[in-house]
Formats: sequence, C-alpha cells, structure tokens
Amino acid sequence: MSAPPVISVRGLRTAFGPQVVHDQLDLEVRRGEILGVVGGSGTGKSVLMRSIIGLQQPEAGEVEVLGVPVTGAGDDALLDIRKRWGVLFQGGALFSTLTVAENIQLPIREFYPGLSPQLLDEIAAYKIVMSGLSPEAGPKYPAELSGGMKKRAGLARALALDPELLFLDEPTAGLDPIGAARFDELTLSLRDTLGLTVFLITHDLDTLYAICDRVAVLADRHVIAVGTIDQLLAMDHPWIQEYFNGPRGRQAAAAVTAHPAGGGDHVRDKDKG
Ligand SMILES: Nc1ncnc2c1ncn2[C@@H]1O[C@H](COP(=O)(O)OP(=O)(O)OP(=O)(O)O)[C@@H](O)[C@H]1O
Repeated sequence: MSAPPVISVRGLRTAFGPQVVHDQLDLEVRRGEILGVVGGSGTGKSVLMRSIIGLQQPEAGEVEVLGVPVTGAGDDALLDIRKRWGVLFQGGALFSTLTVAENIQLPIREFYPGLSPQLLDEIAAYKIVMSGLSPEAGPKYPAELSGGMKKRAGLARALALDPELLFLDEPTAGLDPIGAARFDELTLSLRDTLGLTVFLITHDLDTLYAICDRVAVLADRHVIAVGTIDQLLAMDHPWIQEYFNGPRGRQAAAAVTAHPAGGGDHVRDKDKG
C-alpha cells in the first residue's frame, strides 16, 4: 500500500472576482519528494501555494496537508499544522527591522514563548549554519545582505521549527547561476538529511533538472500533468514541449548530462528504481 500523500488538493477552485485562477485543480505531493511546480507567469503557482498553507480561501475544493484538512480549518487546527511546515516566500519576506537571528527566532517565539534567550540564540545560530550562512550573518540586518544571503536567511527562518514540509517560492530567482546551483544543492542536501518533503515553485529549468523528483505543470487553470521530466517530455502538450524542449530546456538537459555528479542523475536513477 502506498503512503498517503503529504499534500492532497482536490477540485480546487480559486477566483478573484470574475477572474478564475484555478478550476478543478487536483494535485498530490508524495512524502520525501521534491516536487517542482511550473507554469507560465500568472497561472496561479503562488496562489496555489497560498491555498495549500491556508492563506487563501478557495471557492471550492479540499486541501489536506499531513492528513489535516486545511480548507475550512479553525484557527487552532491551522496553528498546529503551521508548526509542521516552513515557507520561503518570493523575495525572502524578512522583517527589515529585525536582524537575521531575530527573524529566525520570530516563529519560534510565536509557538514556544517560554524559551530562554540563550536557547533562542543557539537555535538561530544552528539554523544559520544549516542554511549555509556564516555565523557572522546572525547580527546583520536584511539590508546588509546580498540577494543570495537573503534567500538563505529566509530558508533558515523556514527551517526554524524543524518542519516536515518546506515550501519554496522561486528560491533561485535573481541569483547568479553559481549561487542558484549552490542553493539547489543545499535544498537537495536538506531534503536528504532532514527527510523533508519540498514543494518548489520555479521558473529555473536547471533546478528542475538538477533536484526535482517530479514536476507539476499548471496551465488552463489546473494541473495539466505531473511526472518526471522524461515522462513530461513524452507528452505532446504544446506548452510542455516548448518549455522543456525549447533552447533553454535543451541547455539544462545538456548540463545535467555533462555533469552527471549533479542531482539530475539522482532524479533519473530514482525514476528508474
Ligand atoms: N490577492 C490577489 N487579489 C487579486 N488577484 C490576485 C491576488 N493574488 C494573485 N492574484 C492574481 O492571480 C493570478 C495568479 O497569480 P500568481 O501570483 O499565483 O501567479 P504565478 O503563477 O505565481 O506567477 P509568476 O510566475 O509571475 O510569479 C494573477 O493573475 C494575479 O494577478
């Protein structure tokens, strides 16, 4: 019997006034996988993430996360489940008036108000190192960080409560290719060492090839396909073909073939198994 999905979305319908963003959208995310979510600009990837984490109430449909219904859940149920996921929003969403360490401590204080300042400092220092920042980043303010450091600080905050599930909204956007590849490696190694499930919105084809186990494609207001890249390539949907088989897609595929030590092998090997 297969394990229950970590995220289950059924029949989701989301609208803003007359604009219907999702209709009859279904999606399942499996435990331990890195699921890439792609789609043209404005197809509703971020809105989908917000619906899954209870920030956007759908007009219809059901969302379950870690076996807990999110749609229509009361504040108490949501509070309990929010502890079990971490979110890196687009742009990092760090509080500019707080240091990196204070940003990381914020969700911990919210859920565990009795912790001593010393313990909070220790936890923040641990998350900072875990996210690939140097310890000196702790007392810095977001304005003093580079784009890549901001992403890592946002990641450290997302990891603050030792989540089982991580949501990443365009984590490599705005990073140079080397910084983006390093962030991909970090995501992969955190998934492997912490046993995380990762819901990853991205436009970055290199990320998809390098670290995603499966990819969900959003178009026409729903998920039109989910599968490994090889499985998607076998479909004749025009957007999928243009996206993965266009010049950038072919370049990303070639990069994985040229550097077989990267995560792409892991994707393909896993698929074969
Ligand atoms: N709070 C809101 N109020 C009204 N419309 C919204 C709101 N949030 C999102 N939308 C609309 O929903 C649609 C989907 O937005 P979303 O941000 O999910 O797209 P996306 O697929 O993540 O795009 P991108 O790849 O450009 O980030 C867009 O047309 C957007 O304008």
